[in-house]
Amino acid sequence: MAELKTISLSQLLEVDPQAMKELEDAATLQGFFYLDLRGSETSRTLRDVEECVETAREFYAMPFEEKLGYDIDKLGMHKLNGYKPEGRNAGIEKGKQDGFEAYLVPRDGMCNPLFDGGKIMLPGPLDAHRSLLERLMNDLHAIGISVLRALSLVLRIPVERSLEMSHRHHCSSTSALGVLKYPRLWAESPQLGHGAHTDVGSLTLLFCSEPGLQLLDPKTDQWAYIRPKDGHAIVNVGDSLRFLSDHRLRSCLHRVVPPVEGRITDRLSCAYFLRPELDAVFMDDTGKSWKSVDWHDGKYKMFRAPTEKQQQDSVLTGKAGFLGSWCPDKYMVGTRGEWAAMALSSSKQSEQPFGMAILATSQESAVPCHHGAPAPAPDPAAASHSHPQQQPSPPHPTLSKNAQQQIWAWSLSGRTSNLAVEIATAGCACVLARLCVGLLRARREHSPVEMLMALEHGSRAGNRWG
Ligand SMILES: O=C(O)CCC(=O)C(=O)O
Ligand SMILES: [Fe+2]
Repeated sequence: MAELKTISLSQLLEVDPQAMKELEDAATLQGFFYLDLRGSETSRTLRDVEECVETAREFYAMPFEEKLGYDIDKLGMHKLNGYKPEGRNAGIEKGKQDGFEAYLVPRDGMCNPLFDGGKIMLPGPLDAHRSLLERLMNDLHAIGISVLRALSLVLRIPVERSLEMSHRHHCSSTSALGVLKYPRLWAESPQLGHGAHTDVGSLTLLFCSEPGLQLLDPKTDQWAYIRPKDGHAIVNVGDSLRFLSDHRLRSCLHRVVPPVEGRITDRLSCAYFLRPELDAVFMDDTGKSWKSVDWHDGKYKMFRAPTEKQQQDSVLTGKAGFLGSWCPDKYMVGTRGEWAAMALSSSKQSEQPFGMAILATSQESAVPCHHGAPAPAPDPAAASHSHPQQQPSPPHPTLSKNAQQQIWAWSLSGRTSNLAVEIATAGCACVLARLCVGLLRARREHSPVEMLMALEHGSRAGNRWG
């Protein structure tokens, strides 16, 4: 399980030295962190995220042909507006395409006027909630800009080159709000997950209540699940911010894969992709100069490319020849207990039963999770001028002794069965090795020289060959 730092937005807004240091560490070493939004200023945003996800559910329930009427690859030049069906991109396993649907709503045309002053078209369910989407995008944009401001400060970037200067409020950008749906997140599904990638933009603020998201943790060089956390955004640095910060910030590899045990149906995630102005210029890892919009378009082209082409390039994952494909068995050992704990807390958060036997037996013994909705709030855009009141931290879900023992036993049984397989494999390898040595000996004994010697010396050599 990934260990990510938790940083409080209200402490960042107060330029709290400890929070600033934690932000610097998280963004430079891991590129991922939790952003605690449980202050009064951001309670509206958290509620809006939930409403946005419900709205997306209505959209996804529409007939496929109707959804395809908003095909993202046909509606605009930059793949920023519209519907992406399952299977357009390469998936997490060789030979499988991706397993998620997505609807993307661009910031330009919603919060910023388009060049012709018009607004973008939206499908019925989303159009009915246009003002919600507009407000949510404005709020998440403002939160993202606050994080950029804190990063500029902590990295001591001069004001004229500050990170915010490449994300000016009224300038066109590829920023967008996305709602993703993973209908069948399990190993046997013919289309599966979200392939390994680094994000193209500056910051991604992700909200989800189901597990499945993994990062390739730079601390351990292992894939690790990121536990969803109530009231928190999972934030990650994208390529553009890495480049704009002279490569000091890390854009970390991540992907969405099935759970260790069981199946997840209809996993929904909501992401705000904060991206630089179209004309912002930066240098990639090879020293090549890019306009932000061209880097964006190039990356999306690579998402759609066949696996062989993806593999030759470094655009998708930052590492040429590396696709970060999913290898389920490798990550089973040692993660079972952790997974059970995560699934337990996530099923408590969403109040949905999780399809695992262990949970059925331990559910009644777990302490219920806090669902605190803080008081209604003023506009978060003005948050930087106010001094938020610190809410007492809600209690985290804790496991009873009984549940802990079950999880320990679950983990132990996984390790034991694996040990048995390892011993059996070692035994087979020994037998094989002995067989080979035996064959070699026999071959040596039957070598032509020895045969000649045996013939020459007849009975003196013994009657080895009769
Ligand atoms: O759905 C998720 O949890 C992650 C999505 C993601 O990584 C992306 O859209 O860039
Ligand atoms: Fe991503």
